[in-house]
Amino acid sequence: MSLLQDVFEVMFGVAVQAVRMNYYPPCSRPDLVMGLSPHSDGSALTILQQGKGSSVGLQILKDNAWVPVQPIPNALVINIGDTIEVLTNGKYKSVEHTAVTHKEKDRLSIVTFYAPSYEIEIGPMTELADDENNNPCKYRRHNHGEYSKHYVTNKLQGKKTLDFAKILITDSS
Ligand SMILES: O=C(O)CCC(=O)C(=O)O
Ligand SMILES: [Fe+2]
Repeated sequence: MSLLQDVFEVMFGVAVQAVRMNYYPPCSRPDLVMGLSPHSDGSALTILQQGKGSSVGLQILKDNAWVPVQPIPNALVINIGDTIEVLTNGKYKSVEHTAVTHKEKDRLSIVTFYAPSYEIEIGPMTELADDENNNPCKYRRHNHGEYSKHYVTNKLQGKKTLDFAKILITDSS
């Protein structure tokens, strides 16, 4: 698939938008109780709003370390999801994140997932997957609806669900 403009028209001309609200009550043993298991989102973009006065709960994985995302009043957090990782052949990576609980404070997050419609066939854009420039295609073309089904029927486990679309690259040398 080529031409950035066309790709975005095809991918998101008709899109699916879903909203999830997460409520994390105070928890006396945050060291033992996970808020939400580590995962990347199966969407293209995720827009996350944290309730006023919420505790710090969202953490993202950066350089193998969990980094807390401080809630900023009236600010939205925008995360890249698996669709963008596949489209860009891994140039933009979906962010692995988790939510932790807090001893005294509760927390509310309102999350909007923006994704292609389920009929869409998705794979890396040709400009970004090109064997000649030593940039092999890392993801197979697949149906987004099938990926979504795979995503919701498997447990959240880091970025494991993306293995569904990954092409195993073996070193033939
Ligand atoms: O509550 C949060 O900050 C994270 C929520 C989240 O990652 C999700 O709903 O996918
Ligand atoms: Fe998430």
